[in-house]
Amino acid sequence: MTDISLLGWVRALDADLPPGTRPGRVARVDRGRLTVLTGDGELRAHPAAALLEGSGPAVGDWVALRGELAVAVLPRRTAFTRVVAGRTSAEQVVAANLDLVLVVDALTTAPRLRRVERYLAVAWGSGATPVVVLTKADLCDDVPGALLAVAEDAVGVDVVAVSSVTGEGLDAVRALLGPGRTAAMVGPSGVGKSSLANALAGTVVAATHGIREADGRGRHTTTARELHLLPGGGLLVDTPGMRELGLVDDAGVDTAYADVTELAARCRFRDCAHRTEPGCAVAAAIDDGRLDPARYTAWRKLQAEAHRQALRSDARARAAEHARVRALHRSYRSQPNRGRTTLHP
Ligand SMILES: Nc1nc2c(ncn2[C@@H]2O[C@H](COP(=O)(O)OP(=O)(O)OP(=O)(O)O)[C@@H](O)[C@H]2O)c(=O)[nH]1
Ligand SMILES: [Zn+2]
Repeated sequence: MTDISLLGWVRALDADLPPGTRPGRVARVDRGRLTVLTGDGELRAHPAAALLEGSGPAVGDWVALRGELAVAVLPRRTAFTRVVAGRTSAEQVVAANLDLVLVVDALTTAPRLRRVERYLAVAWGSGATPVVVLTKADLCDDVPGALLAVAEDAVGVDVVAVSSVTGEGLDAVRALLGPGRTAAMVGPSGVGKSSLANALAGTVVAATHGIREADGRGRHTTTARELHLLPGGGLLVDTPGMRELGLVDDAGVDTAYADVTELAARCRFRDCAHRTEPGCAVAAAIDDGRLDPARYTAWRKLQAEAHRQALRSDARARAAEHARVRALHRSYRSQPNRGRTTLHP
């Protein structure tokens, strides 16, 4: 028996469960089948047909189980989404109900602040709280300096340095996670996400580059699950889809750049372009060194990207709506006696 609260607790869980069902948390989705963690172990389940109309259950979702059938997906607290390519494609939920997003970068170079900011914007957009994890601390001569540089840029975000080799900092990450809390990692390839997952799990749950190179046999096939229960509490979602995420909308940009947004709100003109306008609070902050111009430029770029993305999803939503109506017409035409009266009441 697992205490169900160790699988991550959704406060409204009981209220949301249909009668006669029990809760389970989706650890893995493959070819439509679910691996679900429940109070009495792991089981394989099928999603009910009705659940597949949307994007279907995602890793981290709570589902209501009736036997081996998942009959409902419980309301999500947070969701990491990405846009799926295709004609009428919508957003796909990559991981649900995350509490934390570990924004991972390596200390092998000076902190790449612009990149961290971008990931922070994506993370804030999901509804989860980001934490910056700087890996490979054992390879860095000035860990305090790097921590300070990131902390000064990412105000209000916890920043920790870790080494999967020496174990330094792992306890700090565990403490942030805590029992029943769910985290996922985002960050570019090679920064040490798999190594961190393995170090936190205390066993090989993800293939690292090192291992792959050493035996050359694709140990990545040993990755059994995507939602890992960590010893000492905490859950770690490690899905390939989590790792490289684009910006879906601007929900997180304003939070990641709260300082810049705040300045912009103080410009004399509402539609200030922050170029040559009199009374521009942004320009003033850049002039007297309170705002790094590179940070400002990065904000502009991300805003523009989020805007383009929003236009694209509008277009996608329209296309999906048109396809839905066309399908409706087709199905009415195939029922000659009913279609006409329903379409033209
Ligand atoms: N010295 C040192 N090397 C590390 C550390 N963490 C990871 N590495 C090495 O960095 C390389 C990449 O690590 P991975 O864990 O595979 O990186 P990843 O972020 O999972 O990469 P992808 O799977 O491509 O996303 C491997 O050779 C690791 O052995 C660390 O803390 N210290
Ligand atoms: Zn301005």
